[in-house]
Amino acid sequence: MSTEPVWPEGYEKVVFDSVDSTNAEALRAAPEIERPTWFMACRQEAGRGRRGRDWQMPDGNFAATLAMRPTGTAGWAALRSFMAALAVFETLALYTQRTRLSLKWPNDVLLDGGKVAGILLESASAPDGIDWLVIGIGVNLAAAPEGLEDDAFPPIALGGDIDPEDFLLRLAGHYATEESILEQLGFAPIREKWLRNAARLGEVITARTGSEEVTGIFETVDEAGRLVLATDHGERRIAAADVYF
Ligand SMILES: O=C(O)CCCC[C@@H]1SC[C@@H]2NC(=O)N[C@@H]21
Repeated sequence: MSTEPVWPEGYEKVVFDSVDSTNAEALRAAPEIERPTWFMACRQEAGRGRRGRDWQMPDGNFAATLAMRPTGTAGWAALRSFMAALAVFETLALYTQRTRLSLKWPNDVLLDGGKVAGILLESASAPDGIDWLVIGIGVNLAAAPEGLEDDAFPPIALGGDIDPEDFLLRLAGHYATEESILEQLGFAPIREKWLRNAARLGEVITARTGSEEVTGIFETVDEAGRLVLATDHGERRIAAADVYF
């Protein structure tokens, strides 16, 4: 790698040997933080995933959570899941070929079609928006966890003996760039970049919400981050679901 990355201005970081979950740690610390802060851990004893699932973290993998106090509505804050996915995508692209990587709505990063990274946003609401937001990111740098129930996108590891702190340095830089883009230009360029790297755009996919399964052509992601599917019964815009190919 030619240029040495520098830690982004305005961000803090704290690195732990071991925690229950970096999201849990970030949630505990969030009320006290004065600047956006990354909480990284070399081990997690109780990592958590989306929809109440566990997140397994074999040794050498990456786990970190960014805690921040964003302004704006809850919907606007949630767009950061796309920014986090893009930052992970760009960071992984420093270590492997971009063509091996793709993005799965809303915020998974795939490597050769397997899940290499997962992102979990949690927040606390305030009367006029949200009080704080934490963005938890897990990346299978060294090893893919075994024995998961959901094997539609089998976990896959990047490999290559990458230092998680080095990964954080690069990831934090890419994430800070996405924040500047959101602040200066809004969500449109982020959405476009996300769509350029999306898996299965224009193809038939299935979205499983808590209550139904919707199959249709993956048309786009709208300005609110919703998945837009063209189904036999018309267009559907879906705010939250798990997607299957
Ligand atoms: O289910 C998913 O895809 C989301 C997984 C998110 C895992 C990361 S690891 C760092 C942070 N701490 C947690 O407990 N979870 C997130």
